[in-house]
Amino acid sequence: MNKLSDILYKVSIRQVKGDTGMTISGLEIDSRAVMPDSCFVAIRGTVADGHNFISNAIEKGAKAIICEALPDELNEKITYVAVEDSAAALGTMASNFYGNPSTKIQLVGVTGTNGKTTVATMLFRLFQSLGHKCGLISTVENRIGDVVIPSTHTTPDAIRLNSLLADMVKDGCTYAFMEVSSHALVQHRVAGVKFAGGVFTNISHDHLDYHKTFDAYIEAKKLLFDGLGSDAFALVNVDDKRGKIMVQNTKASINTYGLRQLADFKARMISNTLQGMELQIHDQHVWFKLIGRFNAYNLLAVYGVAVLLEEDPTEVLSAMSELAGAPGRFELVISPAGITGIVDYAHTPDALENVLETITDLRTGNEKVITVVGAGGNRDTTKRPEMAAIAARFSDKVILTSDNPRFEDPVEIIKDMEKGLGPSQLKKKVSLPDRKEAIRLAVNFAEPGDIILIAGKGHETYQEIEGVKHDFDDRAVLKEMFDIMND
Ligand SMILES: CC(=O)N[C@H]1[C@@H](OP(=O)(O)OP(=O)(O)OC[C@H]2O[C@@H](n3ccc(=O)[nH]c3=O)[C@H](O)[C@@H]2O)O[C@H](CO)[C@@H](O)[C@@H]1O[C@H](C)C(=O)N[C@@H](C)C(=O)N[C@H](CCC(=O)O)C(=O)O
Ligand SMILES: Nc1ncnc2c1ncn2[C@@H]1O[C@H](COP(=O)(O)OP(=O)(O)OP(=O)(O)O)[C@@H](O)[C@H]1O
Ligand SMILES: N[C@H](CCC[C@H](N)C(=O)O)C(=O)O
Ligand SMILES: [Mg+2]
Repeated sequence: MNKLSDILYKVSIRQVKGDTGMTISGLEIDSRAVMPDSCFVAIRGTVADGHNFISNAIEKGAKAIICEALPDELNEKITYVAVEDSAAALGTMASNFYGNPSTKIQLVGVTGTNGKTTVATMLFRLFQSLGHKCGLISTVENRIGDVVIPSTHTTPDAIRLNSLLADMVKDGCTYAFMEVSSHALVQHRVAGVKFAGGVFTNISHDHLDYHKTFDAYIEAKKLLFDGLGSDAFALVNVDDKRGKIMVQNTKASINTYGLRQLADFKARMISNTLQGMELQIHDQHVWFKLIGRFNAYNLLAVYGVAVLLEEDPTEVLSAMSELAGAPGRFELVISPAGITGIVDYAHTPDALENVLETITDLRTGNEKVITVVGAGGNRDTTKRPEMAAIAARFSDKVILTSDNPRFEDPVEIIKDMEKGLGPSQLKKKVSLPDRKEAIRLAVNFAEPGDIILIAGKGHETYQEIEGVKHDFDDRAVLKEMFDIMND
């Protein structure tokens, strides 16, 4: 139980009707999940308007309502508080409700189009291995020390986020690493959260269905840095041309990393193989288990954060050389016959290009590259032809298939992808909407030594078709096909 007036601390209030001295049992943004004596926060969403569900919330037992405009008819037993922006107010309220947990833990947020999960997961594993109890909030999973809590979003809503952070604090975590998506920044999911540091990995074409323009998408990512305090650090990839823009208005101390430009944390790639890579970081040569140039950036970001959090650089590099990548990110599945399978979460043109460039760099002879790729339904459609074109440019054979079709027709999604292919590229393309059959075909095409890339779903263990999540795991399907081939 918490006093409403305490929870409203630092919220900019326009109007109050009723008593704010009452205690409330919890906060809720979904009228369908309202518990007795709770406070319902009405948010204008992308599909619905929470203000239309205020009476439902009251029927389910809400005692207080936070909204942007008071309803025409007021219930005398209920306290109504009108605020400027309910979503922003929710962030502050959720932080207050859970005892401002982000002020009691060193929290680092990672934003960028690609690399968030990889960097956050590696930071979590690194700091655990250095002896700190840590929390992780990511696309793949949330963690409090060794306890795994399933994840539904890359960045959870403000209530879930603060509740998770409070559990981390209660369980003795001293550090937490989280992904901060552009959706979360725009929707104020991290409003009121105190970050010890923020990391920018890179920005490229994605989510334009939501943000509409690339400039708006850049502005969304920048919000993380605009919100950092003067005691925080910002760490940005200077090789990305938007790195500097991210920190234009930040109060935080600015730090940079990169492979090309002058940077505070700079590395040189010495070798890059299917077994791992060697980097020279300042004057130290270190071997890492991760593969590919883009992972050199991820490793540098992790190293930079650790040093900025005052860990010993030598100890950090030695622990980092033991670290594996995040699940479903360039995950290898090798067949008994010697075919290299790579399962990767590349679901944007930039990520796909990076992964395929890496594979091209790793080719040693005449081995073929066979790529199986689709694009998600009810998501940015402009990336579809681009992804097909990239797949065709770098591969000897391309199998266009379904990702998560959601509520779209898989055949239509594949048609959108095919639009990116020229006549010569069409010759190496096969379209097969059934993802399992597509993987089977790739394995049938492959000969020992060849490389099969299965892109787009990485760690996902389901395929979402018309609102139903069916069991599906690219890694398991690929293993199954390799085994069948070997029988
Ligand atoms: C497009 C989007 O981001 N939507 C998120 C948003 O929901 P919304 O604005 O669409 O909500 P809405 O359906 O319009 O409803 C508005 C309000 O009315 C309430 N409502 C609605 C119906 C009802 O009967 N009663 C009721 O109270 C809803 O609970 C909500 O508070 O706010 C919700 C609560 O925080 C999120 O769960 C929801 O995520 C949806 C499920 C989603 O798919 N989001 C994806 C796109 C997303 O957020 N992805 C990023 C990662 C992107 C990346 O790859 O980088 C992420 O952080 O996961
Ligand atoms: N630093 C990077 N630069 C470019 N591509 C990367 C980078 N790191 C990873 N990738 C590619 O992008 C894919 C997604 O990586 P990761 O899951 O770490 O990113 P993310 O930002 O968490 O993505 P999401 O927004 O979907 O959660 C990887 O599978 C890999 O192909
Ligand atoms: N966070 C991303 C993940 C996309 C993963 C891909 N497999 C797809 O389903 O499109 C999104 O929701 O857009
Ligand atoms: Mg992620």
